[in-house]
Amino acid sequence: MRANVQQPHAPQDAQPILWVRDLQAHYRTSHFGVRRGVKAVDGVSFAVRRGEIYGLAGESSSGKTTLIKSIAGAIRPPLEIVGGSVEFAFLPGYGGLHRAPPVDVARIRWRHLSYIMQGSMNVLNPVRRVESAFVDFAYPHIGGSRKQFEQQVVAHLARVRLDPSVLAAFPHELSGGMRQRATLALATICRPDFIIADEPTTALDVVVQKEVLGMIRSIQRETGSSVLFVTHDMGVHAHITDRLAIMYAGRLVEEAATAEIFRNPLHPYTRHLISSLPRIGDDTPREGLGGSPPNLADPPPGCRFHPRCPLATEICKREVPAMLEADTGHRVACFAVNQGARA
Ligand SMILES: Nc1ncnc2c1ncn2[C@@H]1O[C@H](COP(=O)(O)OP(=O)(O)OP(=O)(O)O)[C@@H](O)[C@H]1O
Repeated sequence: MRANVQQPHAPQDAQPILWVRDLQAHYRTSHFGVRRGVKAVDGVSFAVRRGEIYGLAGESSSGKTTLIKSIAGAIRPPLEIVGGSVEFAFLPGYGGLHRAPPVDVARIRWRHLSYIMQGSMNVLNPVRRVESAFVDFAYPHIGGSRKQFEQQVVAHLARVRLDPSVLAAFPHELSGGMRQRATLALATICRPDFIIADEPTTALDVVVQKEVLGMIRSIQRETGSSVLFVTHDMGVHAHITDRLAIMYAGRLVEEAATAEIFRNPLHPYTRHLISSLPRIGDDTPREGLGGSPPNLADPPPGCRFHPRCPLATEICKREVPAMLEADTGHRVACFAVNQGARA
């Protein structure tokens, strides 16, 4: 697929709504008396602005889900936050949802922060009708009479082209695309400030995927919500995100406006991701990246990409490259790129 990159929609100078600062989230396990730590997220910093769709890309096991769990406050053993902080503008002062009192978390969920996950079954209870999810999650925030609430739900379902009859259905009675549109309606009906979208279209076929992406885009423009959109699929990022961060082995390696990442990728790993995208009419064989992603229980020292990097030098084996601004709004963590870059 040729990447048809969207022009950024969000204002470039909008204020942040989420700050992630030097976040470290590790899995600590113990098997047969041997303690093991997996450094799944290791020193990640970024900010998401109001009204933008911020993309997070990275291959399997790069730490995307762990990062989302940490941001959403879904911290259960063996996952631990061992350093850094996560702060939403609508819930300041705690350094992470996992540290906030449950009453405050309940207050912001769905109203300020909502989710669209890959398996819509995560949100839609398989043994309850779709209507009950709206009543349980959205009604406490929207209030009013049940009649008014129902009218609002029906009007909102129409935005995602769903018939009111889906409310009486059980999730398994709907197609995957209908379930995902119902989840999208649920996630947006309270007009939340922030939506976490984790591989929301990965399980859908290409036609339905395009339709759901278009709906996410148009509802997001209407509500002005910010979206953290996570997927390994660079084609999807090109289609929907305003800015994009690339994750490799638990760390961010590059961040810029999505159009800039596709036009001018700087990190050798990002270059590989972009150059391996198929292009219509281009039969040139794609060169694979040698080696395999590191084991995060025992990652290589220095830059975690150095064993696979064509530009690696001695310093890359010893020191961790900082994310520096190589150009305005374009950050990259690479010694080869960053000579003379700004902190
Ligand atoms: N419960 C767990 N216990 C120990 N290690 C874990 C656990 N869950 C994930 N990991 C490890 O953490 C690292 C990051 O995994 P994570 O699921 O966050 O990556 P991901 O980028 O979301 O991958 P995918 O796209 O396949 O979901 C991997 O090395 C993984 O093996």
